Amino acid sequence: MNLLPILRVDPADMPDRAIVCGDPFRAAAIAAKLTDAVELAHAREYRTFVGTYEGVRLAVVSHGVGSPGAAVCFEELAKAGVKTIIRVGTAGSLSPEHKTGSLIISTAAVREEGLTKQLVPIAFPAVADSAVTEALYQAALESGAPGSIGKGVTLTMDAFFSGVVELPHETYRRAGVLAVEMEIAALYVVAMLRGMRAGAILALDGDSTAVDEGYDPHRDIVGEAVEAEIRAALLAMARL
Ligand SMILES: O=P(O)(O)O[C@H]1O[C@H](CO)[C@@H](O)[C@H]1O
Ligand SMILES: O=c1cc[nH]c(=O)[nH]1
Repeated sequence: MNLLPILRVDPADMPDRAIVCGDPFRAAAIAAKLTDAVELAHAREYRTFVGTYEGVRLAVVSHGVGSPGAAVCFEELAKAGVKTIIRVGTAGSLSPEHKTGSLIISTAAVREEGLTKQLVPIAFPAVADSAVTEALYQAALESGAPGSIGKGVTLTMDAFFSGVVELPHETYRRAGVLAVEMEIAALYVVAMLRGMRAGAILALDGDSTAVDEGYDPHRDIVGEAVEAEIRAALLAMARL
C-alpha cells in the first residue's frame, strides 16, 4: 500500500471525482450527505472521505486556506487518478448585484496569488472546464440558495486582511470580477497542467472590502448559502 505522502490516502481507494473545500468541518458535512461515507485519512488540514451520491462514487477532501497548501492537495488528487474536481468554497463579494447569501460559479480566476507563477508563466489563463461550469450553474439555479446566482470571473488572492499595501479588489471590481477567495486559480492551473477538469462554486459571506472591519462567515444566511452550494455541487457531480 503506497500512501500519497501528504494526503496519506491509498490511491487505489480514490474514485475519479472529488469535491474539495477549504474547511475540514465542511468536508465532513458534505460527506454526511453521502451513502456509505468512510473517512480515509486526516493528515494536517487534509481530511479525505469517500462515499456515494445518487449512485456516483466520489471523494470529499479539505484543502485548507491558501493556494500553496491547496495545490499540494490538487496535485496529489491528480496522482491518485482523480479526473474531475469541484471546489465548494466561500468568498467575499466584489459585485453590488450579488450580496451575502448569493452563489457564484467561477468561470475563470485572476491569478493574484503567488503559487501559480512558480508553475507556469503569468500569461497562461486559469480557466474552469465548461461542462463542469454549466452543470454547476444549472444545479445552483435549482439549489434554493437564499440569494442570487451569478457566473463569471473571480479573484484569487494570498492576502486576506490588508497590510499597508492597498489590495487590488477595487480595480478588479471595476473590471467586472464578481468575488474574491484564495484557491481557485491554483485549482484551475493545476487541473489544466495535470489533465483534470475543474469548476468552483462559492457562497458569498460578505462584502470583500469590509473584512478588515469585521468578517463573520458564521451568520445563518451564509450557512444556508453553503448548504445550497453543497446541494448544487453534489447534483452537478452526479450529472457530469
Ligand atoms: O471557505 P473556503 O473554502 O475555505 O474558502 C475561503 O475561505 C477561506 C478564508 O476564510 C479561504 O480558504 C477562502 O478561499
Ligand atoms: O477570501 C475570502 C473568503 C471569504 N470572504 C472573503 O471576503 N474573502
